[in-house]
Amino acid sequence: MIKLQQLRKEYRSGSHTTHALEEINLTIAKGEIFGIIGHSGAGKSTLLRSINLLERPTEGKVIVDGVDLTSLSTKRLQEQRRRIGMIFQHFNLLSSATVEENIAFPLRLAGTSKSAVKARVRELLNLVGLGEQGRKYPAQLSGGQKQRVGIARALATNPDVLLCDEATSALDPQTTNSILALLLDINSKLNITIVLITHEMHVIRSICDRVAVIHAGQIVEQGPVAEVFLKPRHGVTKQFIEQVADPVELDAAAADQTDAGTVIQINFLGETTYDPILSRAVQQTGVTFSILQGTISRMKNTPYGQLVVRLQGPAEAAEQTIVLLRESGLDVEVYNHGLV
Ligand SMILES: Nc1ncnc2c1ncn2[C@@H]1O[C@H](COP(=O)(O)OP(=O)(O)OP(=O)(O)O)[C@@H](O)[C@H]1O
Repeated sequence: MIKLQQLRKEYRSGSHTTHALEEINLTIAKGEIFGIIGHSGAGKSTLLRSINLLERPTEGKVIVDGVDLTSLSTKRLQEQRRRIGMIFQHFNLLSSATVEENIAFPLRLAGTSKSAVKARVRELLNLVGLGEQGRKYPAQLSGGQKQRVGIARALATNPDVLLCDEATSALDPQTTNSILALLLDINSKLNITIVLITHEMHVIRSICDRVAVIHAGQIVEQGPVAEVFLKPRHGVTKQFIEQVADPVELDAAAADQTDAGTVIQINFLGETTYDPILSRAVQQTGVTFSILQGTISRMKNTPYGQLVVRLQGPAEAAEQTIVLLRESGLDVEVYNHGLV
């Protein structure tokens, strides 16, 4: 478990002070994928790099598995850092070393024997899907392959935590998805805690369990991704969600029909997305419905969706249908009450 308590970070240069982090309190559970999202300059990198003390906070505690890293001697801190791997936007590979040598590097530093290094490197190459690329140099690899080397190197010493610093920001969308799939796979196989920073909501929606939104050095919102995603409170969160929102745009012609009934939007989340709740409700109340718009998407493993329908029938029956839908746990917004 990672606990950041009352973290503050100031950068001073001459008479100027930048307050990069203010009163950060975060708890990240073992085995979860935790995303931190924010605009440029919000403090994401400073926050991530505080977790392994690449940035030493001005105030506050960084507790990883019960150990307060801020209180350790240099030697003890080095030992603890082996339990925290890190990957970077621009991969940070040694260009004059082969893929195998890059992955072996942290093992050599840790004094691992030659034969154990060889076996471990083979294992890691297979884990990240680079079985045949070990003798190549970074310049001979694609961006996605370079990031796979970065991931293998970060995992070499079997860390409990993997920090990802904008790990997919330099990659195209397809390669981004393959790296996200790899991180998800590693998280479930190794139960490693993953903390990532990004400015892309797509990354958060695809693989994170929980998210914190950082703005001007402060956490302005945090919670399970589905909760934050479907009920954002802060303006910055809303901006990020717009990046990936499936716009619910009504077909104007359909919405304008003269026999307009009650137009409602039903928001689904989780397994109820696939339940026949609407058809059960209309059977009970006797209204008919026509579909105006609908989408289903996924947040990590959670399905969610929206359906816009027009209910037609007596007004009380339409009202009763809405009550039944809400009683079944669905979120219903009423667009208009037209003539029935
Ligand atoms: N070494 C430094 N010295 C002085 N100021 C710094 C230093 N590193 C970061 N800052 C400042 O701290 C603030 C937070 O920077 P940080 O790099 O953490 O933001 P970020 O959200 O990661 O941004 P980006 O997405 O652009 O990398 C910014 O105002 C930045 O200019």
